[in-house]
Amino acid sequence: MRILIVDDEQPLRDSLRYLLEAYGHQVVEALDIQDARSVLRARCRRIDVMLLDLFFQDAPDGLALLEELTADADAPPVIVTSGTSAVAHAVRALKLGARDYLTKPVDPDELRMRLAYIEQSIPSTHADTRIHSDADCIRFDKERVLVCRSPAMKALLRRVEHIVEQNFPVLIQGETGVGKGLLARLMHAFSPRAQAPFVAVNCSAIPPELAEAELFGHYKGSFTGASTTRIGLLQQANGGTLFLDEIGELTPALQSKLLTALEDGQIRPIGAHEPVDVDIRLLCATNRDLAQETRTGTFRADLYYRISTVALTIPPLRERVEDIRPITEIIVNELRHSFNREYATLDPATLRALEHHDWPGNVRELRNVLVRSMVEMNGIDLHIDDADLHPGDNGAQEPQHPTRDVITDAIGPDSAEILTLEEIERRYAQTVLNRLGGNKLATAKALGISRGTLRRKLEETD
Ligand SMILES: Nc1ncnc2c1ncn2[C@@H]1O[C@H](COP(=O)(O)OP(=O)(O)OP(=O)(O)O)[C@@H](O)[C@H]1O
Repeated sequence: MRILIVDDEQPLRDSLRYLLEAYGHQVVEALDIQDARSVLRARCRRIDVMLLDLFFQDAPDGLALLEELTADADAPPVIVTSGTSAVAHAVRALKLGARDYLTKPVDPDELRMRLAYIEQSIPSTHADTRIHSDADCIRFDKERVLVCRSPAMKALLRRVEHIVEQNFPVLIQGETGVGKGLLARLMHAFSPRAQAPFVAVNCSAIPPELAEAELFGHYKGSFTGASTTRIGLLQQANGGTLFLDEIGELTPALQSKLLTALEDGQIRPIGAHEPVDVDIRLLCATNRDLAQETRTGTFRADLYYRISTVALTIPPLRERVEDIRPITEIIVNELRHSFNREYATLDPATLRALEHHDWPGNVRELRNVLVRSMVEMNGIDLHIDDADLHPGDNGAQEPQHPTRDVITDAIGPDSAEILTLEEIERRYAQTVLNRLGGNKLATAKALGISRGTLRRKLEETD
């Protein structure tokens, strides 16, 4: 990227230039705000990112420039660098449109990570069809980001890079919440099928008695209750990618029907007289040991060999500690916006605690912990410690469980009153709403319901 450094202190510019060039970027320097304005006006010298120092000795402060830039749709993203870690300044800079805020002296790893994040979000003039496995994170489908800072994830992504173009099935293995679904979406996004549908099916979520009709479709009247014709999920994925999550949950009958479909490139919807051609790339995921299950007879060996032409295993989060910090930053950044808490900051002790936890639920658990602490936070610091990460370890610590804490607030610690479910829901929603400063959108998100449902719940016994 071409990066503009705006700083009036030469030693600082020199050290940043040294770092950025070592990371392969081109550097342009500006000594003050005026200088920066003229570099930005010279559009032929495209600037991808600006590193802006907020305070200059002999010039108006950098906030003025930041304000001007927010009005300009073509302005580059700005990372503010400042000698002060005062939260008020960071908040002001972010409100004025800065993409990020770094305290000086700038931590090289931090800078590299933030730049990699921005780099992935820059719309490229040519469609980026390659996975850059050397980057620390990969942005795709506009809003999705896969962090791959650890050597283990980089090695995995290098393998992925070589197989996304191919058409053979891939089996993605790994513990729950480790990112199998995200990797499947990434593989589709970088495949030649990217413009065609990506159909994700969670095999454990479909009741077995409906699974055949869901997957393969049915014709009107083909069985009692089939009042319309339904196009099955395999056919919906035609031309694109079918992602079968938790494939180990398929019944033996469906395993057999799927195998036939893969071998023939055709499916037979229920009630159909003729088979229908389907062209799909199959990606499957499992957190079970399917190889072992073929030996015990629970999973068909022939189907297993068919779907595991290539098998990828995503390592658990505890084995790639380098990813924890960037994933946390990305999630917190997203939550800041959705919870309308732009000021929320992570304290260093929290980051250390997160890096030391063993994350049995992997990234999903990390996300849940961060959402809970965002809902519960008092003040500006998102503080998470061992007690929050192991809420059940010690009976005495249990009340610190955030959800339980909200329930206690909502219905009182020793309530002997019998409440209706509606009333409990109303009080719970009201308490979360109070804790989120009356922000209905953030409350609805925290509760996993729509704003309309929240409104109805709040009004139910009003
Ligand atoms: N490397 C990563 N970078 C950023 N976010 C990630 C990463 N891996 C997982 N996530 C996020 O973690 C959450 C869980 O990921 P995902 O659903 O893909 O896991 P999974 O392995 O498919 O889970 P399950 O086994 O329960 O189906 C999602 O919100 C996903 O975006």
